[in-house]
Amino acid sequence: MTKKGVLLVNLGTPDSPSVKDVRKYLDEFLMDGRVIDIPKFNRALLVKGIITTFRGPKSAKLYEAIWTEQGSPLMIYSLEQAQLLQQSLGDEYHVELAMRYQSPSIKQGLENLKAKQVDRITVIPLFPQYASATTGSVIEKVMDEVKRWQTIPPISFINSFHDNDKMIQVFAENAISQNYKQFDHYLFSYHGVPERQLLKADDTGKHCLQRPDCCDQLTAINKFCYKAQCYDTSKKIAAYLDIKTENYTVCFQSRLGKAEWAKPYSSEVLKDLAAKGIKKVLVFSPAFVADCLETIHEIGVEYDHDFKALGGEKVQLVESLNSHPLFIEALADLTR
Ligand SMILES: C=CC1=C(C)c2cc3[nH]c(cc4nc(cc5[nH]c(cc1n2)c(C)c5CCC(=O)O)C(CCC(=O)O)=C4C)c(C)c3C=C
Ligand SMILES: [Fe+2]
Ligand SMILES: [Fe+2]
Repeated sequence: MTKKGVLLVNLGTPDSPSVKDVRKYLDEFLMDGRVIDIPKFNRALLVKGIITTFRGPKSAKLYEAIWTEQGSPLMIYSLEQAQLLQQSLGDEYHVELAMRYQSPSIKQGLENLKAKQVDRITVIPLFPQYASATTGSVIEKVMDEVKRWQTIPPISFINSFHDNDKMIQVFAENAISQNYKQFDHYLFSYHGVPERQLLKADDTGKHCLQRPDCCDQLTAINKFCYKAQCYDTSKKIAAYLDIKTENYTVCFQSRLGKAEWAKPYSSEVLKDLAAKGIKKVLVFSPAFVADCLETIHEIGVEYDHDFKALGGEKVQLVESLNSHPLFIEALADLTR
């Protein structure tokens, strides 16, 4: 029986939390021209001269704090997702997991699918909202690999799944399990991107960042805009849980460097909420399909610590999609 191939691709994580491995990871990740989109010479100066030197040891400490006996949480959940998807799809399919950076590589994943003689390949970048730095980069890398093949099979790419009903339901159900009604305010905190990248993605040149609320509605003009897709995901989760507009804020975290990134910044929103006397904040992080450094540590540890220092009581993270059976169904639906 011929099989259909599926390549699940997440971002990647260091091989270990050692400074050496974290530097190697940061170097490959941040030298990607879709992640730090400045001329290559300047990017090399910035990444090799400053970021990996100074950020390497700092990031290594953070990774050390979240590392488990089985390894990095992002890797553990990604392997589980691939294994469960394989079970769900059955023998008709062959599922491979790859990481955009470090291992297992996209090249190896594609070679494995080729060795299985699959008659078509579906690539699912594991990022619900499209960004050039993530989904765009995965698509580019896959095309770059297969361009060397003599026979290129039919390949399809999932470009985004920001509005996938099952994905929305898992975030909402996880919040219900965490007794979400006890919280005073809700954040939808997405990984940020530089504003420069939002502007570059606006083909009209007349829409994004022209007004503060430019992308809070998803329309024909901004349908591929990362920020617009983030607002759309948030609205759908809030609607499922009946959270009123005034009780939630969409915001952006994990800024790197001095440039302007997508706003408002999550850390600033938390300061404002503390100043208003808000005590308990529940944080959804729907840019990620699995808990990782940016959810477990940045939200669950750092934001919680900083918010308490400002007089708040707690910041709590809603568990990510991880290996939830409904998310595996969502991946199976996307494949089919
Ligand atoms: C939603 C997906 C992501 C986008 C968009 C994104 C953009 C982006 N990220 C950086 C810099 C860093 N990101 C780091 C970690 C990290 N980023 C994502 C996802 C997106 N990044 C994930 C899933 C992770 C966690 C990986 C893990 O191992 O758990 C890091 C490293 C950690 C740290 O030092 O904070 C950096 C650096 C840039 C510049 C960028 C630009 C568009
Ligand atoms: Fe990132
Ligand atoms: Fe936009």
